[in-house]
Amino acid sequence: MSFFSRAQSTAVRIAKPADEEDAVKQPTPRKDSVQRQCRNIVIYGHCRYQDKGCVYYHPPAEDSLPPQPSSPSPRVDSPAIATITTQALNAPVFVPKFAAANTTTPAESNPTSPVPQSQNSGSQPTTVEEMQYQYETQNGYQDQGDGEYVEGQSYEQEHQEYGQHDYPGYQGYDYQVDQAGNVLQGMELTDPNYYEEYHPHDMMDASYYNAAPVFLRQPLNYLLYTPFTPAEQVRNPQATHFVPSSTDLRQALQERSETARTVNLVDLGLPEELQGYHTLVPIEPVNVAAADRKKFGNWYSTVYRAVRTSDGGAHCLRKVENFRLSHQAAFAPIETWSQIHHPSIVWVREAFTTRSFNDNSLVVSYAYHPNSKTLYDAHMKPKPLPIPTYQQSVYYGRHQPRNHLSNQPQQQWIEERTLWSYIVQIASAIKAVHERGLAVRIIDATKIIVTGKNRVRISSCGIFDVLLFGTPQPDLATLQQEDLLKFGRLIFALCSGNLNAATPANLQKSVEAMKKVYGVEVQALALFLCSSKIKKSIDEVLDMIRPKILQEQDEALMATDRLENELMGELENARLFRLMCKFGFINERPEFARDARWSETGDRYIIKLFRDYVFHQVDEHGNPVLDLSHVLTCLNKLDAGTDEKLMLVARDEQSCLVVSYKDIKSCVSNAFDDLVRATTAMQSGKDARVI
Ligand SMILES: Nc1ncnc2c1ncn2[C@@H]1O[C@H](COP(=O)(O)OP(=O)(O)OP(=O)(O)O)[C@@H](O)[C@H]1O
Repeated sequence: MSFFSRAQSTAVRIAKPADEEDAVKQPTPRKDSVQRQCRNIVIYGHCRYQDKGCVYYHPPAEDSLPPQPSSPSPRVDSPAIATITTQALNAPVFVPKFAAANTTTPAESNPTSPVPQSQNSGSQPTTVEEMQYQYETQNGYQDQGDGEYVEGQSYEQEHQEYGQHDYPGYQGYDYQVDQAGNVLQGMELTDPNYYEEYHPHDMMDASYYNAAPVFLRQPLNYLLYTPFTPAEQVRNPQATHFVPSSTDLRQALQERSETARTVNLVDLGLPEELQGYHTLVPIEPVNVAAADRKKFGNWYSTVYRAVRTSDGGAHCLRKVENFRLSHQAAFAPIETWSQIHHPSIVWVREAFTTRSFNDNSLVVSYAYHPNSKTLYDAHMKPKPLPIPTYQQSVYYGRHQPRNHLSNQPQQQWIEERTLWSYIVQIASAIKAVHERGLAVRIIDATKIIVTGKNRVRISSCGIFDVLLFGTPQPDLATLQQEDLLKFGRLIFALCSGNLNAATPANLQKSVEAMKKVYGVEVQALALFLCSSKIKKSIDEVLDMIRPKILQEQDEALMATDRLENELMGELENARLFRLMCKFGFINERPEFARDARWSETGDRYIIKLFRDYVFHQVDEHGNPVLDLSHVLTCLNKLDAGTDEKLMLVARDEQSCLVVSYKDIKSCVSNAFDDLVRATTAMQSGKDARVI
């Protein structure tokens, strides 16, 4: 079998599988003990009892070196081994039930198929069991009927005899272990090309290329590996304007995922079910003193995250307290808003009224963007100074007044590049809304959220259309002019860090401050938008910022390339899952449950033992060990096919094998290829015989 032939194994004897057909292998009569070589000679090189009654054969001095066992398979330097084909070393013949009945493929018709077991009854063993059996029978072992092989004279008896010798270096020496190890080493193939010859392709490729001209896409293609995009083809592997570096991107996505799964630790008295939503979690602080609460127009509002029952997705619910719906038609604009899908507008989903909060509330549901911040929080909110270290405290305590350490409002300047990005995105959102015959109505630093690197979205759209329904309102053109005015005020606020920067009292000061930091285009745009005398349109605004729009488009396309590349890197995330699938396909197939050759021998037996090693470890008290890192480590090593060795122990703990991950990978490959060949043969209507 290929596995044993390649292993640099120190394996001990392999227990004969219980259900092996004993009838096939008739043990040779036990040799007479007088003719058998004394084990003292084998082990120690001499026998102290040679002339004192030891009944075993003692060869002359020149022959007394421990002989190589009469291996069923010649050593690597033997000419015979060079002629052993990979097929001959492969696992025993397996014929699937569905194919065995009506198909017989001659071995020569399929060069990859090993010779059937029945044809291997000659001197050349082809399976682990045959090799082991042949070796053991040649060395005088006989089957006791329970799967264990013992010598005519019990090992314990002989051990007692040898135990009289005091050789500390050989304490615990196991003759059988050593002999079996010799056999395995004798079967070792040292030809470096052997492995490649045997597996010219990757284990999945092998079945692909070996298969007859059948080009089925399933399931094989899903198991092929996807190559990485060469780095030189990726224009910008580092952070781009819209996409952070890979590490930061992963971190941000991880944090978003975590945030989206947070739950309330204390009972906040929120309704358990709310018109098809459940698991409400407030996104902003609740139980704030009434004096500290900011109003949303004339109303108080609270933002929650909730799970929608119909799709299981997280949504953002804005509840407006104490709102009494005057007419059902007030919800009509929400219908229009829900049809606007724009990258810079938080998607409006639906609106409803409820009494679940023990009042009359309006609730508008939006798409949820975890870990988003308002523009105000991100860029304008005064940030407290970092807490000084002890040394800093001492230094400042001596050299500067103590109030230096207090939280002073820190003016934050948005980078001009980022500012233009925000301007372009918001202008684009306004354009989309105005084109739909609506007005945004709320363009404010506290209602525009930053959802990613340099990405903003206008939130709370549609809500004023419902709240102000039925009240006297300006016409649409006026509302759209107000949008542009609010847009101008927002630019001033962002440039000066002051929400009231565009009020008549502050305007001159704000313009001066803006001049110092930002280019004239920003100033010209802001002043244009804030001038109430000129009738403006969003198209004029877009004309003014056309060069910046092109720059944004380039950045957006670059972001697409970057994200595609990131996605490419994630394609192989399913590596271990595919490996697990293969184990699932191979291990304990019910249709082969009675076929000992499938599950208890050859490659499949190794895979089964490896499965036990990975998943069924127990501690010294026999308790299951559920160590995910052990599982991941093992599977990764197996996937890579490392040369590292591990010891597999049979379930009866009577035998063990030392094998490398590379060997096990080859076993998995062989077993899986067998299944694939059977599958493709069956699907193509061809001969379905495998192996
Ligand atoms: N669609 C959304 N997805 C995720 N979080 C959101 C969404 N909309 C708003 N938020 C977040 O909810 C929180 C509260 O939003 P809100 O609009 O009330 O801002 P605010 O800072 O509380 O404003 P105000 O001070 O006017 O109340 C903010 O942190 C905001 O980032």
